[in-house]
Amino acid sequence: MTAQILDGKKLAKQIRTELAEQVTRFAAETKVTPTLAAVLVGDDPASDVYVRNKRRDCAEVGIESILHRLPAETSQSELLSLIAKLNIDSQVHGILVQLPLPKHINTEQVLEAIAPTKDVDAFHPENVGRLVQGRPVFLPCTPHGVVELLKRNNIPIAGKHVVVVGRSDIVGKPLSIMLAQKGADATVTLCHSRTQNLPEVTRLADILVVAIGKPNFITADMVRPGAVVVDVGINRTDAGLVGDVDFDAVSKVAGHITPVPGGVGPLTRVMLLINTLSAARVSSQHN
Ligand SMILES: Nc1nc2c(c(=O)[nH]1)N[C@@H](CN(C=O)c1ccc(C(=O)N[C@@H](CCC(=O)O)C(=O)O)cc1)CN2
Repeated sequence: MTAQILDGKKLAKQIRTELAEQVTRFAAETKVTPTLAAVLVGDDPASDVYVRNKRRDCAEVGIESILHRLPAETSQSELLSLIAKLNIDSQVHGILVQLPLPKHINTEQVLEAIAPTKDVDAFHPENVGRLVQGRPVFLPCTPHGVVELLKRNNIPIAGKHVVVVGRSDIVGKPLSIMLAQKGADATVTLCHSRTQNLPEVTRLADILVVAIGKPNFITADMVRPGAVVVDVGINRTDAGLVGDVDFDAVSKVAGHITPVPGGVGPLTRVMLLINTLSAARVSSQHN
């Protein structure tokens, strides 16, 4: 068996085309250009690439983006005061603080300082709480990207057993919640570093989602033949960019598989655009 590739790059392009039309219509109706403020602290090369790509995506669909690049030595209070300014700036609809932040910065405090109505990453505790209660304003970008990738490829989720490997605040935890909600209706198992007999559990998955940041961790023997395998990992190795799944081996067993690069990553970026447009819509309804 050779798995069918779930092409995130192509799908992201298609969604950006749809979004560009929606942004044009919104701007014509409201005379407002949706605007994203991107905050980049320090000089992490990967973060630099991600923010550049996010800004390029914004430009492609007609969203304005403003970059606030701060030196690595920026203090907690300097960063908090920039966020406070962005919170009350009526020209800014979405605020993105690129992670990871330098070690001396308290990330939780920074994310909590972002106004929930401008929190286009959906990391603020209020937005996490809303997600858990099934009444989200914004959906977190990577989990939303995973769900959209499955839906738009006509992969059924309801009633399926989804095994999520990795319990991060950004991916594993929110994704498990989204998939178990009414409407998605999956049965979800959330695995982590202390899970016993992991291969036995992953082999039960109809859909296996992996987000642990360990290159080629998921091997062919951990996958049920015909399963859908979604690789959220992005690991920079001597052999280049690889996911958490041993792609060559697992694609011989799985029914569907996402590549790295070109799988979930491009959809993460597209979901940020969707949230920024949605933040601008909410703001224009209140003004
Ligand atoms: N504020 C945030 N910080 C971080 C997030 C996030 O969602 N919000 N997630 C990750 C990084 N990330 C988004 O910022 C991200 C990572 C990778 C990609 C992507 O498009 N990957 C490409 C490969 C790109 C490359 O060459 O490195 C792919 O998979 O095809 C998009 C977004 C941590 N920080």
